[in-house]
Amino acid sequence: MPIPSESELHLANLTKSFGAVRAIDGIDLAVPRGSFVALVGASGSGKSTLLKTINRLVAPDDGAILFRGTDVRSGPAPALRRRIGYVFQSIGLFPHMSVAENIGIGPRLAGQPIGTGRIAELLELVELEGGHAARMPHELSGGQRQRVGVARALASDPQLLLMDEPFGALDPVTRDALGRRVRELHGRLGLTTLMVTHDMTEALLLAERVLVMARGRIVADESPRALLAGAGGEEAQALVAVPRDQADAIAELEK
Ligand SMILES: Nc1ncnc2c1ncn2[C@@H]1O[C@H](COP(=O)(O)OP(=O)(O)OP(=O)(O)O)[C@@H](O)[C@H]1O
Repeated sequence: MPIPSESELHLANLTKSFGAVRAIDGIDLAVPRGSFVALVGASGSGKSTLLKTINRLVAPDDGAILFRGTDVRSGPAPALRRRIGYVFQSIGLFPHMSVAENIGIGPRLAGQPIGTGRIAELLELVELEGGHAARMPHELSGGQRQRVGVARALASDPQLLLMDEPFGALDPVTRDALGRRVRELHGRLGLTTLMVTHDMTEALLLAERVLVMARGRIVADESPRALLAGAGGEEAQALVAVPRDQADAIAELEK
């Protein structure tokens, strides 16, 4: 596959097995700079593994990943990870560190600690009051912790943002607000974003491109509009049917 010059990220024949399980099965993917891509699909379809290969938390068995034209394996992993913000599925804040220390951990480990001014700026980006900087993670709500997770991912001024089910444990109102905020930051900071989500509604509303994964492969790659118009095949349409049927059921109640 020719490599489009404007690709932020390019995956070629990416393959990863865990024993007999083929978690990633020969994936080819080009992600243009600035795009917001959602990855959806059943549990175990390979979404998290795909994200983890990009920042080298998982080493593929075969294939290559180019980030801005350079193989991600070509330099030290910490340098790569400073250019890639990662929001983990389970938040993953360090419980014994304050919010400020959690946010600044990446730059500090890289020998370039950030100051209180930058921490305040990052808190403001994710709409948390400056007073939260001194708190410990257990003193925050789940939504606040997740905002800290996003602030931490942004602390090194990344070019690429990887989010693994970032809003999964949140109530629907908080989830919606934080999703919109991340979408706005994506545009404002000029990021390229890949977000794993189980929620097709969230994928359709936040992303401009939706990839459906099944059995380690991308079985559909469509815009939200095309998906809603019936494109993408059986597996994609089964996922789109869920929010559509719910919307229909609610419309019925309103009659
Ligand atoms: N470290 C590992 N060791 C062994 N098997 C693994 C490992 N990581 C993932 N797998 C397996 O690889 C497959 C893909 O897992 P992955 O976590 O990528 O799926 P997923 O689509 O992200 O699932 P979920 O939506 O439940 O998070 C699964 O069968 C999983 O059990």
